[in-house]
Amino acid sequence: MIVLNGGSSSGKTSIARALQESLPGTWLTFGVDTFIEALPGRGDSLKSGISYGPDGTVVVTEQYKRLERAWYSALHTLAHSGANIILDEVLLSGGEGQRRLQSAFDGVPMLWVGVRCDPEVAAARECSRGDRVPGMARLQASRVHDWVVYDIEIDTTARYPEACAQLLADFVTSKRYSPVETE
Ligand SMILES: Nc1ncnc2c1ncn2[C@@H]1O[C@H](COP(=O)(O)OP(=O)(O)OP(=O)(O)O)[C@@H](O)[C@H]1O
Repeated sequence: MIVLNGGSSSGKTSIARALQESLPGTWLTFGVDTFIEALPGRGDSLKSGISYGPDGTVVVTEQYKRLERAWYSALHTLAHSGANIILDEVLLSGGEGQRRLQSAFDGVPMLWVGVRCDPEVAAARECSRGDRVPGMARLQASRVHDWVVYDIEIDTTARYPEACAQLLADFVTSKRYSPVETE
């Protein structure tokens, strides 16, 4: 399993999609967006358990956390059944979130990737995409990395997703790290 962690609009999903093309073998990609998409109102309903403050802060309910644990448990089964997974995450609580994921995916080899982007550049991307709460990109840019330990970090500020993915694919297929059997 490859975990991409970075703030909103840092470029994780774009890298995940490019990485699927660059890596040997077939990889599935899921992430917090996949989970939110499955919630009532695609996350835009009081019943979804996720809400956003005017400054881009994200608040989740206990019910959201319970469902998220169930979601990770399903992904754990998928990974254990032999699927190669790229997980696209925003660890709002930094290192604590990393420990939570490590325990949810106990026994699954994990490669941790920090996806960084200059906060101003991420904010500009956020503004032009228009489907995100303004402020999240700047707010999350550095704090999601607090106390997270990575195998490799990538800066997308001035690098296209395909180039980032190639760097990662080279790292994964090099002798330095092999999270799963590749074809
Ligand atoms: N390396 C890059 N260079 C320029 N633009 C990029 C780059 N990566 C992503 N973008 C653009 O930034 C926007 C957000 O990208 P993407 O969805 O990959 O980010 P994300 O980190 O997955 O965001 P979120 O966590 O909010 O889902 C998109 O419009 C995308 O085209």
